[in-house]
Amino acid sequence: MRRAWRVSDVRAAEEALMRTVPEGSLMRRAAAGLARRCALLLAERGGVYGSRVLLLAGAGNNGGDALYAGAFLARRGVAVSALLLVPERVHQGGLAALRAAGGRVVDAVPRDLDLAVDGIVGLGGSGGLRPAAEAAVRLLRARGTTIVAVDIPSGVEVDTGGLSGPAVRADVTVTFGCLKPALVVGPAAPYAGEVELVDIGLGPWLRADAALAVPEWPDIEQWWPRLDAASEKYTRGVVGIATGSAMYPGAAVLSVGGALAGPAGMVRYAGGAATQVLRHHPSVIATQRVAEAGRVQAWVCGSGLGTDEAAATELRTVLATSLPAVLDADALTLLVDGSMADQLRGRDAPIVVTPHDREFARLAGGEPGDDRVGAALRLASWMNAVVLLKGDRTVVATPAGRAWANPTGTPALATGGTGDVLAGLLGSLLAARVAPERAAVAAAYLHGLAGRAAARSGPVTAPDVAAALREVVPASF
Ligand SMILES: NC(=O)C1=CN([C@@H]2O[C@H](COP(=O)(O)OP(=O)(O)OC[C@H]3O[C@@H](n4cnc5c(N)ncnc54)[C@H](OP(=O)(O)O)[C@@H]3O)[C@@H](O)[C@H]2O)[C@@H](O)CC1
Ligand SMILES: Nc1ncnc2c1ncn2[C@@H]1O[C@H](COP(=O)(O)OP(=O)(O)O)[C@@H](O)[C@H]1O
Ligand SMILES: [K+]
Repeated sequence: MRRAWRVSDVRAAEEALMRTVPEGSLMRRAAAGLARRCALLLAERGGVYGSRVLLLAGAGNNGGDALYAGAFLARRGVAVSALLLVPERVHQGGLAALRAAGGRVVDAVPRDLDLAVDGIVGLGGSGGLRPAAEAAVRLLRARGTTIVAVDIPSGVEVDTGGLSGPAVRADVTVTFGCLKPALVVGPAAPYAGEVELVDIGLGPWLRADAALAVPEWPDIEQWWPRLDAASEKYTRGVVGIATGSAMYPGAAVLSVGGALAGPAGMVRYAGGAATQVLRHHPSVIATQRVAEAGRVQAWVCGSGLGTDEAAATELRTVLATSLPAVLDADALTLLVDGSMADQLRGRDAPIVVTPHDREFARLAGGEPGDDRVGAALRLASWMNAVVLLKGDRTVVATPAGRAWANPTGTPALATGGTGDVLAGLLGSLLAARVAPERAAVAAAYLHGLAGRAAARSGPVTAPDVAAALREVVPASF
């Protein structure tokens, strides 16, 4: 996994590290890494020598990084110019280095650029781009100039990934020491483009508990249950699916499809869409009611269930078990009036809720807003449940205060029914005794990969995602 730290943690680590190294060496390391990446981009686009680069330099060290990197590039034959956004507060050492290397200061964005470097603001920033910076950035975007952001795309809210005003849309972000939340979560995350992490030696000085984690394939592979000679369907775990209805049979077919791609040994379906489920998935054992379903090790309840009294009874029956449960869609709506609050509070077995933004708003009394991690953590703590908040960068938050941002999402998943597939897979992981936090993180990760795989052969539908899951899940042995 990779991890991201908040500004205050980065600054504390930076201070500790700085006491152990000669003055200026961190900025030199940062600027060298930045210059290397810019040179690579220029080389890919026709050559470093003779190319033209503009530095947008703000008032602080972020501008300093850009100016020192500009000096490196100027020494390699790049024509480097710098637009100083706050000339009276520009980083003096950086400016002197740039000038000594042959770079020059300009008072407007030049034409015919090969690259622009966004050193407007970094860790010190908040509140969106200011007007002069915004005008320069808008012009660069309109001309299609490639933009490399220094540390973070200027204008984003670094700690939350929120956007409170205009921000730089970078093609590449070269970040120093560690990831920051805005690079991996929230509406700001896509603004970073491709993220390159330059090691400046901060690692040992960063606090152990990061703001959030980003899963990688080896995590998912490690968590995925394996089969062996002693495996049999019951020991692998049986997942119960209480979704869909005569009115919405598709939800049942899709969530069962998701569950069948998971590691559980068997799927039991309980609901009003048994005929359709069996037609699509003959290996499933189907009944009409949760109470009649037989033994399972985890339940998925909600999507397409409806919100009438019969649906409420099914949800109550699931909550009365001492089994892990995924609550999605209609099950979340049924929780809103508080009539099941006592049952929820009295429950020892884990619950994972999987809201999209509107469901989140109904549960939490307000939209998640720009601080999606903070919002998900608050709901997780309040409900004492793992929260999987869906979206471009799906967030998983635990009642213990840990948070994850999923990196594999794709807008191709923004189509009806894909959430049902996700809930089914998640239920299968729970039934196979994967801990709820890991099950939620793994399900979101693999769901994203499946969306991408499905998108390779044309427009995506939810059954395509269920089918693609079978290709992307880790090998079971
Ligand atoms: N951490 C590390 O290990 C290392 C960090 N390094 C580098 O240092 C950077 C942090 O530098 P920093 O602290 O000097 O702050 P920085 O981001 O340049 O802001 C400067 C000033 O900008 C202003 N400002 C605020 N918001 C704004 C906005 N929206 N639009 C425009 N301006 C805005 C605000 O001043 P104000 O005008 O509000 O008084 C603020 O004080 C870091 O990102 C990395 O690049 C590396 O060199 C080495 C290792
Ligand atoms: N723009 C997007 N980028 C990435 N993933 C998205 C996007 N929009 C939706 N998704 C994903 O698609 C799924 C949609 O689930 P949901 O809203 O429950 O739909 P449904 O109820 O139709 O199944 C979620 O996993 C969500 O994370
Ligand atoms: K920046």
